[in-house]
Amino acid sequence: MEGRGLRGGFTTDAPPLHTSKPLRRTAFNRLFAVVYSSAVIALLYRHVRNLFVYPTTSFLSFSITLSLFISDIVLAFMWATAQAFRVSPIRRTEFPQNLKRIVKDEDFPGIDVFICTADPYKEPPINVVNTALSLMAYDYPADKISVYVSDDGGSALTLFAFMEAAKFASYWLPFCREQNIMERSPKVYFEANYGSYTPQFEKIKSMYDDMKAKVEHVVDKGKVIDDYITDDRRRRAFNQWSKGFTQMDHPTVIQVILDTSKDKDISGHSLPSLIYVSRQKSKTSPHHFKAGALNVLLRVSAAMTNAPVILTQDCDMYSNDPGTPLRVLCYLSDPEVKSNLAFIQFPQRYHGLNEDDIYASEYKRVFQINSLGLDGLKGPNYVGSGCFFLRRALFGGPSAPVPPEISELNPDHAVNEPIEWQNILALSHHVAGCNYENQTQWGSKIGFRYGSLVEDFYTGYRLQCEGWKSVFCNPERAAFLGDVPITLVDVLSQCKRWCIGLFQVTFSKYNTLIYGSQSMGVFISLAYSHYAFWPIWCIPVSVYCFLPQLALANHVTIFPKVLEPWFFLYVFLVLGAYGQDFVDFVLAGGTVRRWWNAQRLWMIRGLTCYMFGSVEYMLKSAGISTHGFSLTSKVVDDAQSKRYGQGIFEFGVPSPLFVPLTMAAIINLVSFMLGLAGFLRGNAEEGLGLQMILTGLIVLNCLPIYGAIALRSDAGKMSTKITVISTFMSVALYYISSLLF
Ligand SMILES: O=c1ccn([C@@H]2O[C@H](COP(=O)(O)OP(=O)(O)O[C@H]3O[C@H](CO)[C@@H](O)[C@H](O)[C@H]3O)[C@@H](O)[C@H]2O)c(=O)[nH]1
Ligand SMILES: [Mn+2]
Repeated sequence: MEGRGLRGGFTTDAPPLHTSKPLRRTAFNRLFAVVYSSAVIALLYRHVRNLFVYPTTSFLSFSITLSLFISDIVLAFMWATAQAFRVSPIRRTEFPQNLKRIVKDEDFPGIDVFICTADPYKEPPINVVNTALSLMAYDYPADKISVYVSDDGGSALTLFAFMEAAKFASYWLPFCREQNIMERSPKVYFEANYGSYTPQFEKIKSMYDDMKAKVEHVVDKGKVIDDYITDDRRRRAFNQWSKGFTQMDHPTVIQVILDTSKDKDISGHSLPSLIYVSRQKSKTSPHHFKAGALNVLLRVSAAMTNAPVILTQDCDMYSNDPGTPLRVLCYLSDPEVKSNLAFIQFPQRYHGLNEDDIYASEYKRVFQINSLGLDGLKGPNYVGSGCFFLRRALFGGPSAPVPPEISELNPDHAVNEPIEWQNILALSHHVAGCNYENQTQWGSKIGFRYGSLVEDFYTGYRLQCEGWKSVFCNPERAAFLGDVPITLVDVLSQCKRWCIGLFQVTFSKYNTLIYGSQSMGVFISLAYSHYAFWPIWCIPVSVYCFLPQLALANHVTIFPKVLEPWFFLYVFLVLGAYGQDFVDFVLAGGTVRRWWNAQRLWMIRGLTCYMFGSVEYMLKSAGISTHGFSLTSKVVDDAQSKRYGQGIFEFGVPSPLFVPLTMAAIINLVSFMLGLAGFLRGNAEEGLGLQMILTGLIVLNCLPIYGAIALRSDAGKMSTKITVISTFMSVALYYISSLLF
């Protein structure tokens, strides 16, 4: 497609830097949306008629119809908001090979890379340094890259790991350049090239192994042992961990580990700057989790380098392609795109997924499919990692700048002194202090926004409300790869945190439907609302997992009879929604089994994290509990990892999250058996047909749960406690339903 902003570069005859074209299926999707919405309206009409026009005989049937009505309204709402992703999806392509003809190397902008870590025991320092090394080794002028590490764990172990990594970097970066390798995370490179026997390979590998051994040794010991404190500089650095220094209460530690103006690698090239920052913490000041950490980095980096471009990165998301910054430049070099561009988002993609991605950790719909849809509106939402920001965008709207309280933090302030200059270090410490933000606009109008556990979603949303746009960059080869949680409880706890965070946005004055539509337009606000209301999926999922089954067990018909006209409406609605989802998934490169697992996880989330997240949010609003950011563990237990590799569900811990899920599994199985027995005896009504089909499908989805309850003996099976509680509660539910029906 030719048109506005589609040709990058400054003159029309310059080669293109990027193009975009609409997805081919858009016309069909729009047409389908019209047809499908008629069907949705017909269904809702049926419910309304049953509720109000034909006054029903009993309170019970009224309640059943009302539950179904509410569930279907929620489903209809989620369906309608999801159409925003389908109105005008686009796919972009970049041509970094044309870049050098348009932009000279010396005009490349500086990039400040932010890496967040928060706990050396949940996020092993050796992995964090691997991430950092992969980014330091970008194919980009090293003197334009500065890597800032935020350590919310306040751990000397992490600082030690980075000191060792800096030494290793001076060998690793030239090695990457000479060998022109793609995997610039040493860990990944050595795993991928296991058994290569060139002398150079052996040498660099043994250096890596030495570093790794030292770092892991220190982590095992829990402190940096004296043998490793080899010089005064190190001694001074580690002396900052004085008595009384704890993770939640300690002064700022800022350590310049590499300074590009001085430090060279073994081949004489500059090394990127590397700065360790552990912001001040105090039990009496809120620290705002990751958003707070990012804002400190935003200020410290402003004091030290103030690069116009910022890359935010989770500690487990390493670079998988050294050419990524050049792709970004394809957009940044296009003045038309750049004028109101806030960020360029790459999808979160993962390594180490098992073959069928049993926990649907890929979130293909969220990270890949929907982002194409958003890209055709105002651009994708920010997903926390793999995102290149223009620093300016974090300081007010495109035409309404909000200047920071001190001019040194201004996005256009030029830093002319070396990083380690006394004044600069003093300023950096000052702006990393835990009281610095008091009475300022940080977190409300400036920087990453506070108030939600999904600071990424919230910040991106607020920026788009201010009038900024974003670009979705989705190259064939993943730009970044991250870790996934490998136990079900971790998967669901992460999702629960997201749900709480999303509701914090929904029930704020920045509600995506009201505030969003006023500031951004209808479609994009619907798209944001689809996410903001994500947890309400727990309503229809729970209703459809319990109500029809209890009714079935009591021989009560709640759906249309098989082959009557309304029956076909149900069939169309279900097949239409699942079918379209399936097509999207497979066209985005997914396999049939992964799709099956994704729809299963949707059901599981509906019964667990969506529900618990909503309840926890309400308890918090009522002042009964508080929310924390429970880190996703990146440490792997060998037995768990083996089971994950084999595609076996991991329950293990007796988490309350598993109770409704296990209950649903039990109730569906029992009701299905009862229903089947009725059919076999020949005394079942044909009105129960749809309920049987639904129950049967849920039983299929629950197969791994039956295995975990009854057939397994490994440590990942369902704990007996959960099985007993769930069985007891299921029996109680049957008993109550038999009284009501
Ligand atoms: O107080 C905190 C808490 C977390 N983090 C860092 O935040 C990142 C994300 O934490 P993680 O436990 O990995 O959460 P996930 O749910 O896996 O992360 C997703 O969801 C988060 C929002 O909930 C986003 O911030 C992330 O970018 C996104 O990948 C990690 O690098 C942490 O070190 C901090 O720096 N400080
Ligand atoms: Mn993570």
